[in-house]
Amino acid sequence: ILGGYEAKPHLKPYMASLQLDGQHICGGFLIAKQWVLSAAHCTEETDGKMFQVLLGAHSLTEPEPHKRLYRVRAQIPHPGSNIHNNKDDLLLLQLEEEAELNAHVQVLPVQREDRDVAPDTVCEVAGWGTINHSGRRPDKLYQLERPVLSRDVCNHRTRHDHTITEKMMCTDSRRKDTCKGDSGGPLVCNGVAEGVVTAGSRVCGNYKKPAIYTRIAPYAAWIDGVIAAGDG
Ligand SMILES: NCc1cccc(Nc2n[nH]c3ncnc(Nc4cccc(O)c4)c23)c1
Repeated sequence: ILGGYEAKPHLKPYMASLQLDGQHICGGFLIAKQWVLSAAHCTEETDGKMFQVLLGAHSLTEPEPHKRLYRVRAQIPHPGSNIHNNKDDLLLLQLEEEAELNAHVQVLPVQREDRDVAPDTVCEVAGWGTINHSGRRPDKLYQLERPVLSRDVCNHRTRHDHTITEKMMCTDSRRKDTCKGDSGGPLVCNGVAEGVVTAGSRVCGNYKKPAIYTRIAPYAAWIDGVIAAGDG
């Protein structure tokens, strides 16, 4: 998160850190007791290794009550996701067991009504992604409030040049923006997850490249189908 600030500890109890060998790779969030939603692109540099999911954390390294690392039983990228574009950039992770819910571990409701969030709505995004252009990685969770940018502005040829589909949304990226390691985290508007951070052009903090999110509502049926099948 560039230009943001340290979150108040454990006020975002749905936040997940997707880790490999103890290192934070991507964000994610708890959408059901045994399921975390993140971004499919997060599996690009994992060469087949399974993530572990850290729940209940504020600091990535310090001991904290209710902080727990979960093994993952299954990682299910959306079938339409691919390395060439940002389409369908969603990843469902089934935990080895149901997460123990408590003050620091809670499920975040997701938007199921497929209607655009009004431009200028102020939403919030959080993550353990880099906090400066040199790639400094924070130990604590950071957050940022950002206004939603209309798809028309985001699709302008000097911005994302008509690559933003109706299944994506944007927020202003002037100085304050998502960055490396924030992918997979939720964009929360009025207490509901409306989007999932996608890296897009990977540029951070440049107003010409607004932050891009995969909208969740268009994928509600896919998410429900995977969870129903996975819960057997
Ligand atoms: N703002 C959109 C966004 C959301 C999520 C991730 C991203 N960026 C990145 N995702 N993956 C990356 N691998 C290497 N470098 C990256 N960006 C980077 C790193 C240092 C300085 C800088 O100005 C930009 C990214 C960008």
